[in-house]
Amino acid sequence: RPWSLLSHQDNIRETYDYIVVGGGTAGLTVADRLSESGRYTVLAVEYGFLTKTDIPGVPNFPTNGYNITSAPQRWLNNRTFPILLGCVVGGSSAVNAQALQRGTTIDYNIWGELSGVRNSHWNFDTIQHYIRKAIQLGGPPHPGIAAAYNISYEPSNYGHNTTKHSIFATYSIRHTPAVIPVYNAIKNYQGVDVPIDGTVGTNGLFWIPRSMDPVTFNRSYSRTGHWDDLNRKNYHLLPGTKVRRVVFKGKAAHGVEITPRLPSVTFKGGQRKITIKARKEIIMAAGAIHTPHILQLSGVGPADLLKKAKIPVVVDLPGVGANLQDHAHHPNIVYNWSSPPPIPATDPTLPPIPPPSSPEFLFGPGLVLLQGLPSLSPTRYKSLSANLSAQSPSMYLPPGTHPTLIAGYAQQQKLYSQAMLRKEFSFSIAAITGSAPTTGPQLMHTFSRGFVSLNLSHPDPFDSPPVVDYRFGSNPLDIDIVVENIKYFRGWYTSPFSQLSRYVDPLSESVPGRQYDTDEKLREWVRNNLWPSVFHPVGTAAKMPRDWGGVVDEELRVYGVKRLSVVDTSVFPTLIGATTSLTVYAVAEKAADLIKARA
Ligand SMILES: Cc1cc2nc3c(=O)[nH]c(=O)nc-3n(C[C@H](O)[C@H](O)[C@H](O)COP(=O)(O)OP(=O)(O)OC[C@H]3O[C@@H](n4cnc5c(N)ncnc54)[C@H](O)[C@@H]3O)c2cc1C
Repeated sequence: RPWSLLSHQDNIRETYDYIVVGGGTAGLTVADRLSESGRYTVLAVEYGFLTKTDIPGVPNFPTNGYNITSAPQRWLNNRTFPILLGCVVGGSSAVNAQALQRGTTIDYNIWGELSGVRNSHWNFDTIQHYIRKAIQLGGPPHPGIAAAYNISYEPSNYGHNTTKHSIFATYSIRHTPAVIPVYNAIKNYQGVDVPIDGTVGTNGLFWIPRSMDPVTFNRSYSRTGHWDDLNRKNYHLLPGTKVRRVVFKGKAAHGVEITPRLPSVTFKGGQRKITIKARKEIIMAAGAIHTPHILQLSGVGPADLLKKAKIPVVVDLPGVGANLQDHAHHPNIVYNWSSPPPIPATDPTLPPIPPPSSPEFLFGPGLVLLQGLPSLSPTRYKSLSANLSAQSPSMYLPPGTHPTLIAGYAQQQKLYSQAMLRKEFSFSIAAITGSAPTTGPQLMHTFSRGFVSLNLSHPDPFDSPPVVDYRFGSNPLDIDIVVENIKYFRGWYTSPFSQLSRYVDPLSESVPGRQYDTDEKLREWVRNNLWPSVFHPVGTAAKMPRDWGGVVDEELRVYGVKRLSVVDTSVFPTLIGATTSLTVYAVAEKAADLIKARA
């Protein structure tokens, strides 16, 4: 093993310059950047083990994932849901579906507006800058496939560093001619734009790359990009180890208390728990579910909650664990072809379709459609926006919510009610395959706000996973918009204005089913079928002003304490209309620069 990979019996240093809590997507990125100059010593502590998950796909649950179940979801007929998160070196980047997408201009500019300062350095342009640092265009589309499938892309929105230590965006070489007629039909449907790709700040119909190695087509993730083969003297990784809490001296984060994951394992000298100190900073990168949980266990969180758990309060920060958001998903809408669209002959000069057992077979061509409300619901989007503007914020947050959180939510409602009027604020993403008339659009922005909290009903909150409550549907506008999405996609398949309807049997809808023929019936179907998460949790240690319920400032430092920062998806104040991994790599790159600048 590389000698910088520690076991519990090794000589772990007593003190490092930086300790990174969580060796996942953001954690390994930051640890790499802080250690690369050789000036600083860095320890990354990861609860998961070092298991290779390089073969693509969404592998290895539950082995490499957490076993957490959500609280019963009151507005979804009390159903509970599994919470999938990577629990392995590489974190969720080691188990995810590898879709690489970024948000639109408005997504990141909203983060700037939610900073409460003029000229925030959190905006679309800065995130684009850091995406170029974080993500290299490893494999552009094959020219023949690009021509046959109308795949265009903007190379200047990626980095072009070809060293092994990078995250690579690679286009699939698995092509399916059946998608071509579907693509051609959809691009002519009402409201559908066709931008060059999804990197330019707008949405529409385009092809996406995956985080894949351009040569082997294996998974490209934070472990391969930011850990493998670095073997730096000043960068230690300790897997299989839980950070129980951050330890404070006064208001300054001083160290972390850690314990081996396996009950039979001890540190040198037979101890089960030790504290490692940080000279400069402790950096939270345990993800949007565990970062707020560890902060709460450390005395950083809502004082009333901490007192109930008998945890001494270091700082009363009501926003820790609040503001939870995730993309939502429901079963595919399903029709049958009346007669499938004619499939064009395959150009014999294109690369052959890879064998099903190969990594490059796994992902199809990656065609997606992302759309805003004016396209999805041309007749209702203005009234939906007016409904949001008219809402009283406290009605949609848990009873007794702290006034700062209500103020922050009011700001989000104000910005969202304006953003909803814009086409490039995506409310749905649909993946398009062409093999059958079916699609499962995901909801990309939500108005409901959930929370992550200590489990007060467990005798020892340190030994229990957190309570995770998405509270999806607590703001009924979310369910209204899912219903609008379903109606839009029904039209996609069956409306006389849609070229797809020539091939689809309109009477064949089996999901949701033709009996769901009113908005009220569709709302009930959604309450019975929707999943409130596609494993993209964000927002639980939000970068917002403290008097808007924020947890970290513009430089990602936790309010009210010293030498403690957060760099993972917890800091996103609001969801982006895209999958989350590419953006968290960029946020981590920016965080590393901020941390180095104050070193
Ligand atoms: C099944 C699945 C599919 C997904 N598909 C996609 C996709 O196709 N495209 C996309 O862009 N995004 C996808 N995502 C989301 C994306 O991967 C995540 O948003 C992103 O990786 C989160 O990064 P993070 O650094 O915030 O957290 P993570 O990468 O989850 O890292 C957190 C790390 O902290 C560790 N940790 C937690 N608690 C402790 C503790 N107490 N002590 C020590 N270590 C701890 C965890 O084990 C983990 O390794 C998917 C996620 C999942 C789970």
